[in-house]
Amino acid sequence: MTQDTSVEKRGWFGRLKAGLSRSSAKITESFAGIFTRRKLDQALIDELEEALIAADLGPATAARLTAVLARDRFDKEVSVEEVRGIFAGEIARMLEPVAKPLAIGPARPHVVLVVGVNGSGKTTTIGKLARLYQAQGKKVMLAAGDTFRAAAVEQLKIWGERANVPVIARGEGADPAGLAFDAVQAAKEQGIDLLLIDTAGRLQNKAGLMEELAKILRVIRKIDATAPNDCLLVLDATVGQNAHSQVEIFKQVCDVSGLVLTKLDGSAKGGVLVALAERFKLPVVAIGVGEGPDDLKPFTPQEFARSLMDLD
Ligand SMILES: Nc1nc2c(ncn2[C@@H]2O[C@H](COP(=O)(O)OP(=O)(O)OP(=O)(O)O)[C@@H](O)[C@H]2O)c(=O)[nH]1
Repeated sequence: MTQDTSVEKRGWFGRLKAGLSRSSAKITESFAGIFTRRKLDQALIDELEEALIAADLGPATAARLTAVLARDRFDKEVSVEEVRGIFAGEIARMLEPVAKPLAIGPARPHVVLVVGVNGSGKTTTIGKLARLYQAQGKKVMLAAGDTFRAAAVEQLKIWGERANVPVIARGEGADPAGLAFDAVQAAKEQGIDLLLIDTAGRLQNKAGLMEELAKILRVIRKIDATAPNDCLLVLDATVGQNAHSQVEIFKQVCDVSGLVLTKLDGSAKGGVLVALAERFKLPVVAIGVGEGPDDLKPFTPQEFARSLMDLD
């Protein structure tokens, strides 16, 4: 990331807000359908709770948000704007502990295994992260471990060229573990700070996927017993509640240390991020709100919460 000036911040907030507009419209429209101004009674609380659940925030979060509202405003007149403000404040508080950008530790290279189902946005996320960290002066390398699809390898090479970072790749069908081994070795030799390893995500063959990822882990640990230093799970926000089962499956495969939520711009289900945070307490490393190279940013709870509630 370059200098975090207030102009840039506003620019990103604008993009985030626009990106989350489908999710926020769903919430604000359902709230507006319930009331504009009215005394806060149990019936209103129940209706708001249902609307939050319908917006993918999950029952636990919905109950927590309405409990805060009831604590502060029960039996008092509330406007829909006030409710959105109270919810945004509480969502930001809930998300604060999970907002943790990818931290590059002392290991060289810092090895990051990037996992997730096909099409979730792994390759795009890796390309965007490469740009972000390269702009911070880090030496970055990419490994095209999704050898199952030739197009995935090609796509990663394009991202590598764009960011001007080396890409370790082999032909379609090559052994991903062997490739990962070579990549860690090469990264060590070349004094790379951050090595991002792409993987295939064929969930339709869960046993095969687990075996493949386990082999990658075994092999790279031969070079560095502490690797990988992070295992990032990339989730497509458009899948909504299905993201919960993806987290559960990938947690069995590797020690997931962080989440990246992509395609928040194409989803009306952005609320799922809050439900995932509440349930799994895993760090949200970054979010994606578009296909462009600068459409991935560290996750900022306050901005996310206000955007979700359509507040400035
Ligand atoms: N709108 C939008 N599209 C995105 C975002 N992130 C990724 N995409 C798009 O989603 C599609 C799939 O992304 P990939 O990065 O190829 O996904 P993958 O997980 O690597 O998929 P495989 O290579 O099939 O394993 C591409 O068309 C991306 O441009 C995002 O934040 N917003």
